[in-house]
Amino acid sequence: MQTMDQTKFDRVVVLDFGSQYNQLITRRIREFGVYSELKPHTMTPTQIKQMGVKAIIFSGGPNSVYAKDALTVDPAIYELGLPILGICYGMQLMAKDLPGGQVVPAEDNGDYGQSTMHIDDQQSPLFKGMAADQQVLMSHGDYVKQLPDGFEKIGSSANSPVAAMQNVARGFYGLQFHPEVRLTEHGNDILRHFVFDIAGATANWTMSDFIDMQLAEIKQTVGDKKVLLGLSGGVDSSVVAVLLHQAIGDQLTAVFVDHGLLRKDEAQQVLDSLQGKFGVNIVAVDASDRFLGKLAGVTDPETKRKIIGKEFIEVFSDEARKLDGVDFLAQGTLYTDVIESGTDTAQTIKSHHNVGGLPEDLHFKLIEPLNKLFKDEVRKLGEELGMPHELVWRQPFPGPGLAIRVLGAVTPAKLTLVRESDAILRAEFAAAGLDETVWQYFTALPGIQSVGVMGDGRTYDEAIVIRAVTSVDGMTAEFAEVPWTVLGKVSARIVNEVPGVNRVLYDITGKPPATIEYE
Ligand SMILES: Nc1ncnc2c1ncn2[C@@H]1O[C@H](COP(=O)(O)OP(=O)(O)OP(=O)(O)O)[C@@H](O)[C@H]1O
Ligand SMILES: O=c1[nH]c(=O)c2[nH+]cn([C@@H]3O[C@H](COP(=O)(O)O)[C@@H](O)[C@H]3O)c2[nH]1
Ligand SMILES: NC(=O)CC[C@H](N)C(=O)O
Ligand SMILES: [Mg+2]
Repeated sequence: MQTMDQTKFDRVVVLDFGSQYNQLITRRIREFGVYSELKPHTMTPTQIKQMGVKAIIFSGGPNSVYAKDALTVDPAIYELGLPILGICYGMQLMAKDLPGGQVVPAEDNGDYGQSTMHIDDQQSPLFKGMAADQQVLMSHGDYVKQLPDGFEKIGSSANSPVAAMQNVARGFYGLQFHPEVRLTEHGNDILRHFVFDIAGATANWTMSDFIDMQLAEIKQTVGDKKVLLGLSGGVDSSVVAVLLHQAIGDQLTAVFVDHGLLRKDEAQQVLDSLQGKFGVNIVAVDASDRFLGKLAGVTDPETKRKIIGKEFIEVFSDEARKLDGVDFLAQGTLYTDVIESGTDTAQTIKSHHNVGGLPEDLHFKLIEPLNKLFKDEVRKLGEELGMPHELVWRQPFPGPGLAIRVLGAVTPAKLTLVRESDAILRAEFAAAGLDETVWQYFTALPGIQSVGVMGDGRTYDEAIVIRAVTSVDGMTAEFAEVPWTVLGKVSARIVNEVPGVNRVLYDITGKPPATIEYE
């Protein structure tokens, strides 16, 4: 049976074969105004039919289609009469599944990186209106050697004889490259052609539909139980607070934890700005001693993150006991937190405290309405919910706080150096208007001591590093080109006003290869 939401707007389902980029596919399609969701490759044809989708996309994936445990689809999916776009592994899977097709490993090294695709058929519905050559991102070791029956080759590149293929009559298309990444020059146009021209979808989905879906789902999941929300004052958890309050009213209690790792005056500012707003009941907990005690002497970054994740849960559990009947813990987890913490197929980059840092025996059921979204989508959602501009555009601040900006062991004295220098940086960036354009900026203590000369005397003190980046969603970032005059002023103030610091550095690495934070 279809619910109202399922028929109210068009949708495209992306079946997940484990690519790092698979959520990007859904996100690009949502940007077109068409709802898109990532689903397991094990979805049955009946389930797909019930979802009322306009088209199916098979994502890329790390396996070879001929590997023993290769991920597959129910072949009846090909008989649904729906258009299918296979991307990379997805195209190879189609070639293997459909009669006549053949996939083989590349004789040499495969094809990784940007390359030029030549369009063989400029009349193809996927490529219409495009120049004959374009840059695409390839990332594969296997290739399609034989086209399946009824298919024709529509694109090729030096290392990929079949860079694209189609069977127009059946609405089946395959791309060996990744249209969802920016490194593919016209990737967005190709996806648009598939979604609108080939699948005939209409752009009839907006963030307000997402809100309706989430409200309905939250009500159904929670019933008459209570929910405790970890509220940090950041945009993600504040958006969740507003959503939950709309869905379940007083069954929600928000807990703000001061773990002793917050920025200067942050605890007070968060409470001033959120207490009494949005109708949400907020409990503030001072847990500084607990967190700092557990972190004492710990130097390994991942161990620090796990300790913090576990301690958060202990604090939430203590608060839940006082309330009685709390079954659910809500968090403002984003897709970035999930993928970086590692999944069944993606490697762990760092354990975000709210995902990879959670203890194994979690006694709560989780509610994470934003865990498929990226930061910029959450900001759109916040605006749609009518939340204040300053809150929606507040720069991100990681849950583990200053603990991951003091490299190695955390001590109150080191926290003071970061806290004071960060307050100076933020004041000067705001004065220069940079807080509106730089995505995230902060100081960190790398733990480098060096020689200086101050007032004719020798010093042997700490260095402070300034990190300032531009980004859209935190998945990738570039160092910000901040005017030297601003950096000079920040440096002079830090060295003069923060005792124990005699040197200030500016970080000029992007992500990748670095990450935004230091641990
Ligand atoms: N000090 C805190 N007290 C309670 N919960 C917290 C705290 N810090 C983080 N959390 C929880 O962890 C989640 C993830 O933190 P994260 O910093 O990614 O999100 P945020 O603080 O809501 O938004 P932002 O990324 O803009 O800072 C939060 O959404 C919140 O649920
Ligand atoms: O809530 C969070 N819990 C964490 O454990 C965490 N680690 C990093 N971040 C934030 O995520 C974004 C990407 O950070 P990285 O490039 O350092 O991975 C940046 O905006 C970081 O500030 C975190 N947020
Ligand atoms: N990125 C992909 O989907 C790669 C598909 C397959 N693992 C190959 O190497 O060819
Ligand atoms: Mg935060």
